[in-house]
Amino acid sequence: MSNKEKSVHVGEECFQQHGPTLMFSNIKYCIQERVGLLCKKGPEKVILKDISGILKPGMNAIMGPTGSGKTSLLDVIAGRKDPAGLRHGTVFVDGRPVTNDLRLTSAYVVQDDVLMGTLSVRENLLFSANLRLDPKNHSSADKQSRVENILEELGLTECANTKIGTDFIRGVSGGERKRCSIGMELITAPSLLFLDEPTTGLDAYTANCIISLLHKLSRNGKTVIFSIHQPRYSIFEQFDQLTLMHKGDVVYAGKADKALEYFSLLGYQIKAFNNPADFFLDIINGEAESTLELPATGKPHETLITIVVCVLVLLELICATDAYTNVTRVPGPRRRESEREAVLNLLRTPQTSYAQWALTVFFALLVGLIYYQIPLTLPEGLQNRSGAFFFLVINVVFSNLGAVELFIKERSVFIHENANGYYRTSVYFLSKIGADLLPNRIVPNIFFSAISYYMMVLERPHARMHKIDPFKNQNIRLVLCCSIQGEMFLQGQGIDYSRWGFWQNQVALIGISSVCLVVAYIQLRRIKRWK
Ligand SMILES: Nc1ncnc2c1ncn2[C@@H]1O[C@H](COP(=O)(O)OP(=O)(O)OP(=O)(O)O)[C@@H](O)[C@H]1O
Repeated sequence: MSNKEKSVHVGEECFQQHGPTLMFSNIKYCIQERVGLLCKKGPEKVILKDISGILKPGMNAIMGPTGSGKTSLLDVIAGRKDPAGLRHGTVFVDGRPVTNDLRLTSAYVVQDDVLMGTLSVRENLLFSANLRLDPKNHSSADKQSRVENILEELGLTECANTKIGTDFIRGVSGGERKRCSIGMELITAPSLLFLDEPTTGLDAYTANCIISLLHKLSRNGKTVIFSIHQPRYSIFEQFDQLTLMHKGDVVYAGKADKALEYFSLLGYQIKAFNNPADFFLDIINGEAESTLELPATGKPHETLITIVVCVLVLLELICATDAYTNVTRVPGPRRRESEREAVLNLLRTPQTSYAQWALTVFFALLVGLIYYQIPLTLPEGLQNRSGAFFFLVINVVFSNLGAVELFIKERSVFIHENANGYYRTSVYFLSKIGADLLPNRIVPNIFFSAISYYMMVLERPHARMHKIDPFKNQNIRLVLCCSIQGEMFLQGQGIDYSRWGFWQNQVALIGISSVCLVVAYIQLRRIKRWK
């Protein structure tokens, strides 16, 4: 029976693809530690020690104590770990060595959910659909129906219109948030799903719901691979394959329901009513007693696994099946669509803009009141103007300091979405700049300047001289007087008040801004996408 025939049809296109089999063989992964203030190269730390294994369609759990290398293994298999650290080893998908494409053909749900807090659950899913589904093959109605199907499948219909939540808005619950993160990845109908500790931070019931959901997906043919820390029994019994890790080594790799039998052969007996998952961790941590000892290598199945890997690879090469093509290819990012959506969504963070606008108006009124209708008499006319200009310039500088953290705040979102093929770096950069520049930088400054300008009556002298108003004669005289003094004052300060003197500042400002933007873009491109 072919893979396609094996796929289970449940009425949803997103759950039809049959998952691939993954094999990893002799993976050795090291990290270069940095020491001292100058970050000199320290000793190399081996975090995965020549490990091998097979992960099949179904529920594949990677379990182990903290720091055992679960996430590292998951990342290496999923192609998310910096390849510079990979000393040797290969990952095969349906018998073929993986390429960079795996990142785009599979789904990866990170531990800390990266969702847009100001958008609702439905809007987040639609965002993913619009950015990741090729408009040539998927109409708007198609995308919409796919989103509705996923909402229903993940039990999110009731909270579909609830916002995810931010620091300011109370949003959906932790479980709903996690399910939404999974839904974001299911949009592309991937047959291979990676999840990094999907139950961390959730209560026992919600954790069970998430695992049951993954179990349901796996029963529809998907290969679900996830790292997990210490599951309760009702969760453990849903695992098909278990990879037990300890200090970068694989202690057990095989069927989850055969693990107890395996350890009992090694002399470990589980006590009545004990949770097998806890029992395995006790063994790994040396807290369980055995009449025998664990194999010295700690990798009881390694030889067998290596043989199976080699046989499967050979079989694949001989048969040259097209199984790998069953992994759904996520289309590449489409610039125009991405740009439109990114701008739209970035503009939908009104809370920060509202707060900024309100503050701007408040400070404009404050400065305007302090320097209300600056007199044209000397010396207070001159002194007040100097003070007012100082306030205006300082406000513009400080109100724009927020731009510094523009890309820092969303670093993890950008890395996740960029790595998953939502959009290109240039699209994100231009959208972010465009969406931030107008509502958060230009508009507030126009408001600020306009309000304070008219409250202070900083009108240019010649503008008033145009007015044919006999009652303003006195003012004109004072304006002229002040204007002459003003020029003298500027001369005294060494400020060039000629036309070019004015424009050279604008040119310098544009130059500095352009250089900063180019540097920011280069830095954004240089951000490590690897973990
Ligand atoms: N980029 C890195 N830099 C430094 N150390 C790292 C890096 N990646 C992994 N490690 C180290 O490798 C070891 C395994 O880390 P990993 O995150 O894979 O463990 P884990 O089993 O997933 O742990 P946890 O359950 O706490 O998330 C740890 O000792 C960790 O400190």
